[in-house]
Amino acid sequence: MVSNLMKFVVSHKKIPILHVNNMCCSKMRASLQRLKSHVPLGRNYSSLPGLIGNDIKSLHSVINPPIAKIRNIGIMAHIDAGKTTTTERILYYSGYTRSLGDVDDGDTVTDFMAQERERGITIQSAAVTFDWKGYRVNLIDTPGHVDFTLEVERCLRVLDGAVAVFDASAGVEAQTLTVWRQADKHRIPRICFLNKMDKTGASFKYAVESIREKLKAKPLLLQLPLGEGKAFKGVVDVVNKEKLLWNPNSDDGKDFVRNPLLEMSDPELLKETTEARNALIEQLQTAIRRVTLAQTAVPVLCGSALKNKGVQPLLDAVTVYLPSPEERNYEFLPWYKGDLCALAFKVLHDKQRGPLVFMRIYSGMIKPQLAIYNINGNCTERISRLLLPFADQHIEIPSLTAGNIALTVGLKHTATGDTIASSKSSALAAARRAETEGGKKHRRNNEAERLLLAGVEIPEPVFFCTIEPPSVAKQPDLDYVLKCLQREDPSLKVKLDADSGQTVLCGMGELHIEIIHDRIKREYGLETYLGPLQVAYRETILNAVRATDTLDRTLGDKRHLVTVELEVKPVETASVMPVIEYAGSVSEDLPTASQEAIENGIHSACLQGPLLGSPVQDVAVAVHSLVIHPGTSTTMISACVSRCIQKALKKADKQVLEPLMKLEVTVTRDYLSLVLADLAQRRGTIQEIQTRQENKIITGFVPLAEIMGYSTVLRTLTSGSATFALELSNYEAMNPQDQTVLLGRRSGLTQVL
Ligand SMILES: Nc1nc2c(ncn2[C@@H]2O[C@H](COP(=O)(O)OP(=O)(O)OP(=O)(O)O)[C@@H](O)[C@H]2O)c(=O)[nH]1
Repeated sequence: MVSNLMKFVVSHKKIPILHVNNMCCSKMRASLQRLKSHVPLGRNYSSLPGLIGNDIKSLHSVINPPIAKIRNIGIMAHIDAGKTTTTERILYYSGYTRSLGDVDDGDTVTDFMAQERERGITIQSAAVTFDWKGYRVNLIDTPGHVDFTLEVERCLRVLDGAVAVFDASAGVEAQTLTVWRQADKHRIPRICFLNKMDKTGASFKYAVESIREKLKAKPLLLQLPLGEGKAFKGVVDVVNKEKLLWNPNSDDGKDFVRNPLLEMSDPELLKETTEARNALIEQLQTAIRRVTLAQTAVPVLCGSALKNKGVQPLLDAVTVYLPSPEERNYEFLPWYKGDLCALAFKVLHDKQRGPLVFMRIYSGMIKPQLAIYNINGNCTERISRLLLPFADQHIEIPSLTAGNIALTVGLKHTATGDTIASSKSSALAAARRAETEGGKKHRRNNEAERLLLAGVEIPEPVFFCTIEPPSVAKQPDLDYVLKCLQREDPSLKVKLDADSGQTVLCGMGELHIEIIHDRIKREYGLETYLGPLQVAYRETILNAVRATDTLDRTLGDKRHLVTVELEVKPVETASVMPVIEYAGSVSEDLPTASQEAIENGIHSACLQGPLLGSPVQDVAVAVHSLVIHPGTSTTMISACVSRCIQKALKKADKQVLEPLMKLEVTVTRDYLSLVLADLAQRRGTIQEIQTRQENKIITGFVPLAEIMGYSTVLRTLTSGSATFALELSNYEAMNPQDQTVLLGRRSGLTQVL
């Protein structure tokens, strides 16, 4: 008994969960205040359910609840909509924490990484597990900043449902649209929570309309607010015709009453509620849950996380309307026939325990000491310990079954996005089933590929800069740190500049690179120096050009001789992957190894264009003839093809393409003209200016090169009253004058992207 109990030790050691960030003004101000006043960061935690006494059986049921009682949900939203505040309330009401954390005081459970506490923003998502009325809820807090969009998308992949949090005074904002589209892509059923109902300017009607218009979703109003702005008191439950009033004298909002609406006391409200209820029932015909799961409509609730109102009904709605893992239709599940299938969706580096891998288990079971097969890495490794991620506490557990989110210790090679099976033979058996059951639909290049679950497109980085260690002797340390960080964050790319020998960091935005730099110092104790931040350009060609090349080299007693004739031509693909065509005479009898060698040569040549050494986009390559002397190695074939393409690209008329960003600025009327004038100077084009209550919303496009450091500029221009969101739109041809200036500036500088 004693030894069994030892297995269920509660770990009180903090494991750093990486977090978020966004330099929004309110949080920056709050964090500065915090730094000045040195607010202590201590938290209280209640003991975990099932761990009291010797009741191992009840602990078992806590660890592996029936799958129908599991809800894997995410919270998604625009920056600052209140995700973290809502999560804090959720943890408090579910009895997990004993005090209410506050983002403005920097003591939330989920945002506990030092950077987050100082900046007041969430960098990467943390999984939080808790129980609510007999349901096991695994909740992923996702970041709102666009630099971490990949993080959001990866988390969506492992969710069964999501809560979209809105600022009720702003409705649908730029980043909400992005994450909503991502959730559409992964077919995630959603509930909307109109937060900040207490805020001046909050408008339930406006926010609902914006959901209808901008998200093209059908809102199902399950609640109506009781007052708005300062007058917000509670909510009306439209389905049950009840008023939910939070006790104004309770400082934590735990105390509230449900009162039926009566004709005598609330005639108007009853009338309004009855109308809304009738509309709801009419509109639906079928059950709310069914339409939510089918994603034909979204239930809408409202509240104020900060003022502790509306969070408990939101949790009820999560358990009632969002699906359990078994209600999600994962086409790959039958292929595994109950064997282990899991997705590693996040890797964290813990100094003491090494890499910690978060996994969503789709089928089968995970145990400590289990050997698992990583399909992406084609390697087998062993899990040493298994933990349940209760925010910054982790309990050690003996097993975890399908539908759950696990935290594993001991996996050294598994990276974010990897698919896990129990063994290579199990993965191969699943791949065979996929082929027979899925037919042509799933036929891809190789068996393993068919099973990869991640399917998250990693966007190309738009920024890069050099990074240097404090001394040459520290270069291996830097290489190691960057390798660890890349396992956690696949959107971070690291390259070596062949000419200067310098290490180059490539990231999704200024903030992304800044955070990486900061983490290298804080988490790994390595001081590094960053070179100036540069924009990642691309190149293309404007006309078709033919070229021929011969490579004739004797190595030892072996002659390698290959002659190729090819043509590069412009096509519109918006991609850096060249379209490859073969003349009939070439493709006939072309051995697979030679074809691979040709394609490797084409891809590597297109990575470095002749103008700036940046990737070449929108090109097709037609291989017209190819003569290979017997015995010529594939490396020589690749080298010859690559050289021939570079020759052709040099001869063509060339064009630099620059990243164009979609920009949304929210500004008060007083500052509108100042912001517009500044954008005009930045080669910006304005698409439209909308009015949202007191504010003007400017949307438009601006080249990335012109918008670096914009947060500081905008803050100065508008005395900190404006906010903005940026997102990569596309790559656009630079005009000839700007291109000449850029090429002049860059001559002498090497670009590695
Ligand atoms: N008035 C009001 N303010 C709120 C409410 N919820 C959150 N806030 C405030 O809004 C700001 C942002 O809240 P967070 O919870 O950090 O928002 P977030 O969505 O997690 O932010 P990111 O992680 O940076 O994307 C903080 O200053 C909160 O105090 C609310 O219901 N009413």
